Amino acid sequence: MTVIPIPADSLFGVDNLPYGVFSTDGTPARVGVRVGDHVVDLAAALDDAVFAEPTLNAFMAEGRARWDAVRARIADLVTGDVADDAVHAVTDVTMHLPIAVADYVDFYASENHASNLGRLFRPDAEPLMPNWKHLPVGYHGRSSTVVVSGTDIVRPSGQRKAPTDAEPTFGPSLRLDIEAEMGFIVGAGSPMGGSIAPDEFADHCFGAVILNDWSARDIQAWEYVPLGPNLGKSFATSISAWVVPLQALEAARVPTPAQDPTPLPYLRGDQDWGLDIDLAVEWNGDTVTRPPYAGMYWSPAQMLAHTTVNGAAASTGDLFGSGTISGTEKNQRGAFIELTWGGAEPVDVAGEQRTFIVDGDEIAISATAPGANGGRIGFGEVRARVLPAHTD
Ligand SMILES: O=C(O)/C=C/C(=O)CC(=O)CC(=O)O
Ligand SMILES: [Ca+2]
Ligand SMILES: [Mg+2]
Repeated sequence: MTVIPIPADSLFGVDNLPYGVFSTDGTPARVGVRVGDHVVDLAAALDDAVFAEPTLNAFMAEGRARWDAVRARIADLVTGDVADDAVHAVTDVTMHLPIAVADYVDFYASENHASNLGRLFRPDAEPLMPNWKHLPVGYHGRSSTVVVSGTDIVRPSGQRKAPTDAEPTFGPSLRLDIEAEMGFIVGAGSPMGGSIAPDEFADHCFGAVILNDWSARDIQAWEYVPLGPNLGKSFATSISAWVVPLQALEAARVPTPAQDPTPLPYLRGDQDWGLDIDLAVEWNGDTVTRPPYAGMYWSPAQMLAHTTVNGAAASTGDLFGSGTISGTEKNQRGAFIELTWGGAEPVDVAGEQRTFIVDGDEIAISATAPGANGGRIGFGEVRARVLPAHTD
């Protein structure tokens, strides 16, 4: 038997207990929970087949009462003796995509980001579109190209046409960018014809991850009118390996900014809280920006309510992105197109001047939040290296 050491300043104390899917050499992928610098094999420790699954979906589908019961049981378990063969050093495991992603929707919930992108993409129009303060604007993304942290990203090729070009050309994106976001995962769904009111959010949302919505700005700028982003973002979306349960984020709840005009009733509820999550973006090891989630205009509960108000089903494994997180300050902008103002203001990255991403660059987004025990809890990171475009 083993007592798992939990350093006092660990971001993975008993107030966190994030779930992930891991394997060790030659063994099947299964569900684990992170405690300090260790991973506890839940299939072995709890002797429950739902954790022998290669994704969290079966467990997530069981619903809030089971999530609460299992979390309480894990907290008991890991503060006592755990069977040796159920405990692995985090450095000895391979992490896998934690969920089978059902639908993926990405929102646009940061007023700072939406205003900045409006200025950059539509310099002759008002920065915010007239609908922006009335509904959480979003677009449907591509669930089959959601990948876990550590997966290399191949630079996409596509059509692009600068305003000064006479005709579009085809080739590798010249303006490859990131978007630092949080992703929220639906555990218990709702049927077609139903809807999820803001106050029902916690019965449906299982937890949160860090999300990088890779964006090819040149492909996007040419294709997106009037239907929104398609190939400029569908080539890859990265998420972190650890899913922080919604219960662990209770200490991080903060009011959302005042919403003016008052949203329609279906977007109002007592659970319209935001979350005090601090992100940090490393570019080749240099921290270049620190986006604060706390200032996001639209709450996660409002985004899920909006997604389902028309009777669209919600499914176990649905992923919805918050949208790029940008604060009011330049060093809080969550995308490089904003940080470098469309490439006009390069930033120093490990001694080199950068605007957009160069092949071989490595991007890592990390995040922490206040935990229930007075310290902080961590989401880990979403990290990836960018490889050159395919040439064939
Ligand atoms: O304003 C635009 O035309 C484009 C905005 C984005 O590319 C951002 C997007 O994907 C939504 C977000 O992350 O906030
Ligand atoms: Ca996005
Ligand atoms: Mg802690």
